[in-house]
Amino acid sequence: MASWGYAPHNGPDKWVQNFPIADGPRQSPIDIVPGQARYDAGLKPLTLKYDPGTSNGILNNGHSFQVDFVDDTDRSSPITGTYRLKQFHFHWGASDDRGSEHTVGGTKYPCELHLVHWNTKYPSFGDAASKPDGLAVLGAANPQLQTVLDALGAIKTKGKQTTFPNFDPTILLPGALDYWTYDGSLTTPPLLESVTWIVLRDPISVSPAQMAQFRGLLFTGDGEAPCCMQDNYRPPQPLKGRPVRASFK
Ligand SMILES: COc1ccc([C@H]2OC(=S)NC2=O)c(OC)c1
Ligand SMILES: [Zn+2]
Repeated sequence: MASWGYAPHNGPDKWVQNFPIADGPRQSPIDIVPGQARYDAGLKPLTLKYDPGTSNGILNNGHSFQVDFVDDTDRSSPITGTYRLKQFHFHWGASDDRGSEHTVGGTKYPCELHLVHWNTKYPSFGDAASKPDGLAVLGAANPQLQTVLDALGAIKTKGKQTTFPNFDPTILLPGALDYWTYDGSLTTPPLLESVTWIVLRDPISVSPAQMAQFRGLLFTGDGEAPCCMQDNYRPPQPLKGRPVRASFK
């Protein structure tokens, strides 16, 4: 396929043709079954330290929109090792009954936030993305959104970007940072199996009006036949015997 996407001809079921790792041993997302997660007292509580001064721009990348951060200084460390925030983005559905990538006990949420970090034991994000412990993505269902959504009008089509300064992504997160964690992958091509997943237990509510604002974006660029940006999520993948640990009882 020319380029991957989320349509019937180039969507998640077709990715394995160009990216055989799609059928690999540690693919994401997964369905998290709370009763099968094992409490691990050794798991550290999340300590998130983000510097709003490092937020930079907001971009429609043709698959989602992302807020990029200047990642040349060391200002955030969510889990073991030192991980730097690189960007955050979202996945969502065409209707409120779907859109999250991870599911909890089979429950789908309307959207999922991904806060993408890379392990600074490697020289760059690109290098870390190919290492088994290179990335850490923090997933949360239904975060606080309005300031982000207000910026979407300026990046409606693929390739558009604008400045997005002074943003602290912790306002997107629930009060309690209890989480599940497991070894997984990127959820879009190249599907690299380099992600330590941190999935927060507590969702935060998002309004239908806010979900409609997500769906106002386009996958397509200026001058192309418009295609609404929605259903940009990969469904759960086989666990293949992986343990899922819980930071809480
Ligand atoms: C080149 O950088 C990438 C590429 C793909 C992803 C996908 O993997 C997950 S997770 N969400 C995605 O959209 C990414 O996110 C960290 C970063
Ligand atoms: Zn993502």
